[in-house]
Formats: sequence, structure tokens, C-alpha cells
Amino acid sequence: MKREKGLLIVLSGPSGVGKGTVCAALRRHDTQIEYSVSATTRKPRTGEQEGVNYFFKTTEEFENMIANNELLEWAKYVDNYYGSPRKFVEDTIQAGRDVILEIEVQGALQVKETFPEGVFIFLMPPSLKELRSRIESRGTESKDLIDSRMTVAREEIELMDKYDYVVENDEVELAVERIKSIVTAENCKKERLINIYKQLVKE
Ligand SMILES: Nc1nc2c(ncn2[C@@H]2O[C@H](COP(=O)(O)OP(=O)(O)O)[C@@H](O)[C@H]2O)c(=O)[nH]1
Ligand SMILES: Nc1ncnc2c1ncn2[C@@H]1O[C@H](COP(=O)(O)OP(=O)(O)O)[C@@H](O)[C@H]1O
Repeated sequence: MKREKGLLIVLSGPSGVGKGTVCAALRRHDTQIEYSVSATTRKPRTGEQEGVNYFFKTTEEFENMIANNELLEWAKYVDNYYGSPRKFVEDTIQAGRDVILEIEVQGALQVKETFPEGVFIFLMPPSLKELRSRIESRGTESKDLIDSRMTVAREEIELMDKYDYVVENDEVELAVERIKSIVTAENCKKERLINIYKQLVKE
């Protein structure tokens, strides 16, 4: 069936809950969902590649992107800027393909304002204790940074009711299956398909 626009899927939740891990697993499932690569002023971690994990920018470059309206949303998170390049997202959706943004909560809520027809998914940790141990086990942050990420996490969890769906990330493969079910169901929504059928009847 010929698609109209693709779905904009926003996967959000606290740092360390497993957004990156779940998104990477989702991509391995060959769901044909496109992944939006964000821009950031954060320094690359070992193994991270330009244009694959992030587009790494200076503060000046990032502020120019904001000024030129090149970002669909952006946020300052802990001490760095993060944002989603607008053009890739808009082009992908226009071409009828689904796109997923993996972003923190402030940015997700901005997208909800400008793009309410998006599908908003909040990834939940099984507990705060487990969340802290996941951040610690990743080993990418100092003790101070872990504390500030935990403070932000508590605030973010309170915003959970603004999302369409809440998915627990107890096990990666279970979380992936839940997200795939959500995307399938959203693609079957009558509102999305009715116009396509009207068009078919006319032809
Ligand atoms: N608003 C927004 N948040 C982003 C974007 N890209 C990444 N983030 C979020 O920024 C936070 C910090 O990302 P990062 O430094 O890579 O750390 P990690 O996700 O905890 O490994 C995470 O919650 C990301 O999901 C973006 O384009 N926009
Ligand atoms: N379901 C899970 N069970 C156990 N550990 C997990 C799970 N999901 C992610 N992790 C681990 O938690 C840490 C944080 O995951 P990450 O994907 O970097 O989180 P985020 O992108 O939300 O900051 C990583 O070490 C990752 O391997």
C-alpha cells in the first residue's frame, strides 16, 4: 500500500535507561525505521564516530544551527547542547518512511508542541537503583556527573504522563518488541489509512 507520510517516533527517557541500547537493537531488527543522528557539543567518547553516533559541533557551530532554524528541537543537557537536524527528519517523513529520534525529555516535549501527531514513547527503568547502576556500569561519567544525571532523571520521570506510551526497559529484547508493536499499531491507525483508501476508491 502506498504510504502517506512516515511516522515520527520519539523515544525518550532518563539518561542511562537504555535508549541508545534499545535503539541500536531496534535497528538490528531491520524494521526499516530510519534513525535521526543528532548534533551535539559533547566530546566524542571512545569508539563514537562522526555522522554515525552524532555530528560533533563546536558551541559556535551549534548556536549557528539554532539561529538558522536547522534544528527541529534542541536542548542544553547537563553542560552540552544536543539537537535533531530538521531537514533529515522532514525529508524522511515526506518520503513515507518512519524516523525515530532518541532524545532527552525537554527536547521530546518541544517536538510534541510542534509535531503533536508524532508518537511519543517514554522508556522507563525498572527502578532508580537499577538506573544508577546502569550509568555506573557504562563507566562514561564521573561521580559528580552521575549525581547530576540522577537528579535530572527524577524530574524527567515526573513528566512521563505527557507521553503516549510508557515502555519498561527491563530486558532489551522485550523493550524492542514492545516498541515494534507500538509502531505497527500506529501504522494501522484508521486515521492514517482512511485517506489512502479514499484515494484508491477515486482511482
Ligand atoms: N533534546 C535532545 N536530546 C538528545 C539529542 N541527542 C541525544 N540526546 C539526549 O541527550 C542525553 C545525553 O546524551 P549522551 O551524552 O550521548 O549520553 P547518554 O545518552 O546518556 O549515553 C541523552 O538523554 C540523549 O538521549 C537531541 O538531538 N536532542
Ligand atoms: N535492559 C537492560 N538491562 C541491563 N542493562 C541495560 C539494559 N539496557 C541498557 N543497559 C545498559 O545500561 C547502560 C546505559 O544504556 P544506554 O543505552 O547508554 O542509555 P541511554 O542511551 O538511555 O543513556 C549501558 O551500559 C547498557 O549496556
